[in-house]
Amino acid sequence: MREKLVAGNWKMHGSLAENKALLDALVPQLASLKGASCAVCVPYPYLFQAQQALQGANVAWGAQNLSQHEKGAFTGEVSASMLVDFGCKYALVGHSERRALYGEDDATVAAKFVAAQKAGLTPILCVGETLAEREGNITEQVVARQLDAVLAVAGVAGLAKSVVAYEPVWAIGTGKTASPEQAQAVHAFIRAKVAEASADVAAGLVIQYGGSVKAANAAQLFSMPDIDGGLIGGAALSAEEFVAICRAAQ
Ligand SMILES: O=C[C@H](O)COP(=O)(O)O
Repeated sequence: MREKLVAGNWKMHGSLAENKALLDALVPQLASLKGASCAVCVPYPYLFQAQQALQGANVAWGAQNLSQHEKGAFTGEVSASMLVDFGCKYALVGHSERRALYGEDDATVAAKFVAAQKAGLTPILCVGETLAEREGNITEQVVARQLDAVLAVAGVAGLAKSVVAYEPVWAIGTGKTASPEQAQAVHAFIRAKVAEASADVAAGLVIQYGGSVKAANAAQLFSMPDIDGGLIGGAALSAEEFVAICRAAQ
C-alpha cells in the first residue's frame, strides 16, 4: 500500500521571520498526521533554519534543486552532499520552472536525479506537459520522454527509490487545476509505463499531482486511484491551507 506524500515547494518565497511563523504553525498541527507523509522544499539559504525547526518533527524537508556534479569549480551551485549535510530527505529535480527558465534538458534532469540518489536523497522527479503540448495531443509522449531519460540512466531500480510528481505546466500557479479525471489519466499512464519495466516498482511508486492544488480541491484529487498526494506551490505558503491539504491525504 502506498502512503501519500504532500510536499510544499516554497519556490523563491520566504524570509527568516516568515518561515519561522510558517514552520512554528506546521510542526504542532502536523504532529498528528497519520497514514500520510509531508515535507517542505525550501530555498537553499533556509535549509539550516528548516533543519533546526523540523528536527524530530513529523515534517521532512528538502531542496528545490541541486547540482548534477559532486564537487568542483561550479560557482553558485549546491551539491547533493551539501543538502545531506543539512538533513534534507528530498530534492526536487526537473521542476518545469527549472526546465523552462534555466534550460534544464532531460539529460541534465536525469544526471541530477542520479546525483541526488547517490548521496542518499530521495529525488522528486517532476514531469509534465505545456498547454501547447496538451493541445497538440502529445501529453503522453512528453511525459514518456521525460521518464525515459531517467530510466535510461537510473534504471527502474532507481525509480523505485524516488517520487514522481506529475505537474501539467498549464496548471502551475494559474488557478487552473487539472480535473481529477485528467490528472488520473496521466498518473495511470505513468504507472503503466513504469510497469512495463517492473510491475512491483510501478505498484509502489508514489506519484504526486501538482498544479494549483488547494485545500478546496485536494480531497477530490487525492481520491483518484493513482494520485498519491501532491506537490504544492502557492498553497504551501499558508499554514492553514497546507495543513488542510496534508489532512486530505490521510
Ligand atoms: O511545485 C509546485 C508546483 O509548481 C505547483 O505550484 P502551484 O501549486 O502554485 O500551482
